[in-house]
Amino acid sequence: MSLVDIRGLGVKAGGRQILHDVTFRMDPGEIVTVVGPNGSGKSTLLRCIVGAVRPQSGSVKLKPGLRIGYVPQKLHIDPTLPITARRFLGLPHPVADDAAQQALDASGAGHLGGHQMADLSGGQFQRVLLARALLTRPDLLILDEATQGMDQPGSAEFYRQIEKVRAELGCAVLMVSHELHVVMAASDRVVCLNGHVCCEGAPEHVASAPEYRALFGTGTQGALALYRHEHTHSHDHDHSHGHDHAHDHDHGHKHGHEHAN
Ligand SMILES: Nc1ncnc2c1ncn2[C@@H]1O[C@H](COP(=O)(O)OP(=O)(O)OP(=O)(O)O)[C@@H](O)[C@H]1O
Repeated sequence: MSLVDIRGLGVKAGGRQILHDVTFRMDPGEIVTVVGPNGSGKSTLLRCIVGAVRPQSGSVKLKPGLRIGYVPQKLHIDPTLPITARRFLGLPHPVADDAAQQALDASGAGHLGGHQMADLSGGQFQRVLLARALLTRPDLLILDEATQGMDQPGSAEFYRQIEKVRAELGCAVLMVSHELHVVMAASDRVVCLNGHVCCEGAPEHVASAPEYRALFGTGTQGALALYRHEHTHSHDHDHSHGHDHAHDHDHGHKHGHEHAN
């Protein structure tokens, strides 16, 4: 059974039709990225899934008992408030030490538990937010532009972590991003949204679709090459996670042969 089954979704807000006739499905374990220009309704679609927005038309069906983990775009924490990453994970609900450590480990933040939240870099901070979203052992992880403010290598590194999370925990992942060229290698499927679904499919298919090019142009090949190049070599210099290689077979077919020069 699908995790999410949305049909004919229509959302109006502020007298405007924000989404119309959106049909969207997510299956267990897949990584889906929603791309689209500013104001195209990406966040609204996610908010319909988490139940924060009520559609005017269509249906949103979630698998009964579906557990969702949510990583927001940004979370503001008062920089004068002293709080470690470990304590942050225990808010508002206390978490056992081993569960907290497991979530941090899975997020590539295993060493950050004792660090002050205010001292973390953008990428480290988002990893702690990711750890918090994993505490509920979600079937579906939702990320709303979780790499905003990171540079491209930082974003690419973050998305690689998301792939590891999927491989280790088996959850499906739904993300919104402006950076198709950075996320596409980490995605099984890309949905291009502009009030409605313009085009969708495998990342390469969407990147070359006329609808996508009309919205985003074609000037992203360099960044895509950068991502692939780094991805192919990432395991060579990352010795901190002994389990990396166990999952190479899951994704090797996607990346192993794609050396960019
Ligand atoms: N509650 C609301 N009331 C009025 N307008 C709204 C409301 N929620 C969203 N909108 C408008 O709907 C449009 C789509 O918003 P949404 O946040 O879903 O877009 P987005 O694709 O996520 O944009 P961005 O890339 O800028 O984050 C925007 O023009 C926004 O101003």
